[in-house]
Order: sequence, then structure tokens, then C-alpha cells
Amino acid sequence: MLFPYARNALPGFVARHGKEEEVRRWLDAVAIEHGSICSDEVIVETLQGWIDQDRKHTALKALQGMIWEAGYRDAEFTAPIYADVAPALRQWRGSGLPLYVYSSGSVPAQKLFFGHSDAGDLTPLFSGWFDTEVGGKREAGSYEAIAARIGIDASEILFLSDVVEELDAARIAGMQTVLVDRREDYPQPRDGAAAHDHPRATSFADILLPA
Ligand SMILES: CSCCC(=O)C(=O)COP(=O)(O)O
Repeated sequence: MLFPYARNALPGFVARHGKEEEVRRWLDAVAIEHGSICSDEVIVETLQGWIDQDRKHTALKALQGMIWEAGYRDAEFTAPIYADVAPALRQWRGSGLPLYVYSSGSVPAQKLFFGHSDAGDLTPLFSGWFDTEVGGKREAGSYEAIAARIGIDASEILFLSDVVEELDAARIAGMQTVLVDRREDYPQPRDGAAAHDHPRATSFADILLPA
């Protein structure tokens, strides 16, 4: 729902805001990636193609965040969140654990998402936010940088993801990992050459953390 909304709104958003410095910066980054000077029409088509591929490009993610802002503000939608997530986050935070978000979505988009979730405003639960400005989610260096920024040894950090390659990168950096296995939405490899040994949970309720 969020991605189709951004895809449909992109042409109008670029036409209305494409000359604003903070928007132009990201449109120019797309043009550079595209390999040549190109029209805004081509930039929009490129971005829509990236949405179709679920590409995690920092420029796309920054622009999506700006587009979603209007949708949240005008109450056109709330951010979809699995029913087991908010109760677990509240319990973990209540027991004193600091919680952080690391997403390919831009930090402004993350704050909008958790601020307008189906379960209400969850932003007070989080102690910090990280996006791909720190590095890609499949690169171990990103997790090393996050641990350094948080000031907690990587071995004390549990990283949750539904993507095995992200968990591999976090583990290389020394973090503990759990695959949040949302089988119906994001099936992950289980057997054969792609097998892995990250602990699995099908719900946040099954993730037991030290108090
Ligand atoms: C949380 S803001 C929007 C999410 C988003 O744009 C995205 O690509 C999700 O990436 P993630 O790394 O959180 O799986």
C-alpha cells in the first residue's frame, strides 16, 4: 500500500517540488545513477522502476519518505504493522532495553511509519534511528558503524530481520541475530545450499530477551 501510493504520487510530487533544493538533490543523484543528464520524466520513470524492483537506493528512500509525509498527515493511511510487534516492543522497552530502528527506509520515513502505525505512535519506544546513510543492510561495515554509534559492543546487540543476507552481515559484525520468519509475506530459504543457522521466530512474541 505504501509503495503503490508513492509510485502513483511521484509524477505530481516531482512536478510540484522538483525545484526545491532538498528534492532536487535526490533527483540529481538518480540522474547520475542513470548515467546521463536526463529529464525529470525519465527520472520519475527510473524511480518507478526502482519501486517495482524494491530497490533500496538512498535517493528513492528519501523521496518516498517525503511523499508519504502528505499521506500520513492527511490521514490517507496508517503504517501496516504486524499485530505481535507493538506489544513486544513495549514490553522490551519497559524492561529497560534500548530499541533502535535500522531500515532501508530513510530516517524521516521511519519516524513517520512508527509515528502513524496501525498500533499508534510508537516513536517514544526508540532510542535511535539508522538508514542507508550508514551503509547498506547487506554490508557488515554498516552494523559495525551502528554499534560504534550506539556505544554498545556488537555482541550485546540483537538484530532482527526478515532477510537472511542482512542477518549474515550483522553476524559478521559480531551481532546476535534472529530471522523474523514472515513466511506468507517474505519466504526465506530454508534448505539446500541457501540453508542458514540463524535462529527463527515467526512472531515477536516468540523472541525471548534477557530482562
Ligand atoms: C520504515 S520506512 C519504509 C520502509 C521502506 O521503504 C523499506 O524499503 C523497508 O526496508 P527495510 O530495510 O526496513 O526492510
